[in-house]
Amino acid sequence: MTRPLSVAIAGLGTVGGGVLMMLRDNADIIAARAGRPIAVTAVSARDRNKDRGVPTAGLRWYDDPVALAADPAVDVVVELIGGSEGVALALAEATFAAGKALVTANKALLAVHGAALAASAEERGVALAFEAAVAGGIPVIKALREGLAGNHVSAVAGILNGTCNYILTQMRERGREFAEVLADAQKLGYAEADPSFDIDGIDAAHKLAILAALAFGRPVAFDQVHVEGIRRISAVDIAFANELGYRIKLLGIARQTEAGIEARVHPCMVPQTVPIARVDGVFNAVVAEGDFVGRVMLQGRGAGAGPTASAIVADLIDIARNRFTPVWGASASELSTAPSVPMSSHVGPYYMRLMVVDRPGVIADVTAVLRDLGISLESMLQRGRSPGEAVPVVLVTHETKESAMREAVERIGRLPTVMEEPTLIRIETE
Ligand SMILES: NC(=O)c1ccc[n+]([C@@H]2O[C@H](COP(=O)([O-])OP(=O)(O)OC[C@H]3O[C@@H](n4cnc5c(N)ncnc54)[C@H](O)[C@@H]3O)[C@@H](O)[C@H]2O)c1
Ligand SMILES: N[C@@H](CCO)C(=O)O
Ligand code: NA
Repeated sequence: MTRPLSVAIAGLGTVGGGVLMMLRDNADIIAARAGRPIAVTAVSARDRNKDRGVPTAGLRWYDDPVALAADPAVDVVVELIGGSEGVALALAEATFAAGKALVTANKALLAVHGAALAASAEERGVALAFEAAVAGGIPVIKALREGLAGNHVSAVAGILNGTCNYILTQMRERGREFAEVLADAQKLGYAEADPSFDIDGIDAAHKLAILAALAFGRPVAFDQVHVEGIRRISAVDIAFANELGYRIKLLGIARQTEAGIEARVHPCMVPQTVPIARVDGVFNAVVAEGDFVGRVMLQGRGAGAGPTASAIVADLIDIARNRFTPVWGASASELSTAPSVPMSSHVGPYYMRLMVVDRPGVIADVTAVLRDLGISLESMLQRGRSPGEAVPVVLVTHETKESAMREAVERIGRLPTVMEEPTLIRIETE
């Protein structure tokens, strides 16, 4: 057998520990599939003495993770520290400068610096592999980039954040409010170190930016993704969604339209009957639409030590076999330059929930705003009766342009009988 692939791991937390364990427990099958053993030889983390359930004695220890790149006995660096800046970025740059391959689970790094890092990897002819960065253990990078390579992909969408999906599922199943469920998700260890990355949609947007780049063959463009999180979803919206035949999901959606590429992360109402509506709890799912293949859906675990290690190890096996595709599927000169479409030109049906004072004439004021803006109503719901107090009223529109809907929210929010800023949830019918 050829000489082992020598791997350095930077970061021995949840994912790093999982990778060590998988490489140890499944060493035989991994060596067979890689054509040679894969051996971790050097590591770096903050706490040298922490018990990780896997021995690290005998591995070269570096206090400075960036120094791993220069270790002459290391072939591949695995970055499992996290963060788009600082040490993770410095390590990625040092790894390419040393002419070595990089494997990372760091979606923030790729979303923000992916275009430059990919160019740098390509220039040196080394791999930049990141299956773990999107939807953890689900092999979605490989599926989109290699499995669907012959298709024109028109859309890719998914449940890309397990924490949000867990929170929304718990809110629906238990009728609980957002803040209580978030505390549980943090205890379970699914939430990112900064929970706002999860609940404000940023983590999902990082992942969507990567998926959109792969689906449409263009450099990653995180700053073009429209992002909204789930903080404003309340138990009352979940109950109304149920009544209307929908589930509320935080989706990342990227679509090729005539005007360019639309990329957005926000809470959506999806019909209860579509498969993605039934992906619950911490599970992730990705749906892609190709011109020859039709619709493909992948579902599985997007986080956790085991699933994430599974993706990292698959990347290491590809590198051991010397199998690699250009980062965004085609070399830099072949990438698409399709423009991004701003969110203001999005068109679709909307759900708007108002808290209004329960007295005659209030709805007439609201519908006057909609009339003035040319917004057509499909239905309206009001539940409960408490004269003089705030009650929820839900309006569902026909296809409407986002810019008109935003204006409606502004104007309706200013009506003296409307007690709080209206909640807007886009309805996805496909
Ligand atoms: N946890 C998951 O389920 C999951 C899933 C997919 C992707 N990811 C990504 O994987 C990466 C790692 O996540 P994690 O959950 O394992 O994080 P973690 O916090 O559990 O581990 C981070 C590790 O990095 C080390 N570290 C931090 N700063 C360092 C420094 N300056 N020098 C050396 N070591 C340093 C810490 O000591 C720790 O060992 C992140 O990019 C994350 O977004 C995680
Ligand atoms: N915090 C992420 C997991 C890592 O990608 C999630 O909740 O899905
Ligand atoms: Na993946």
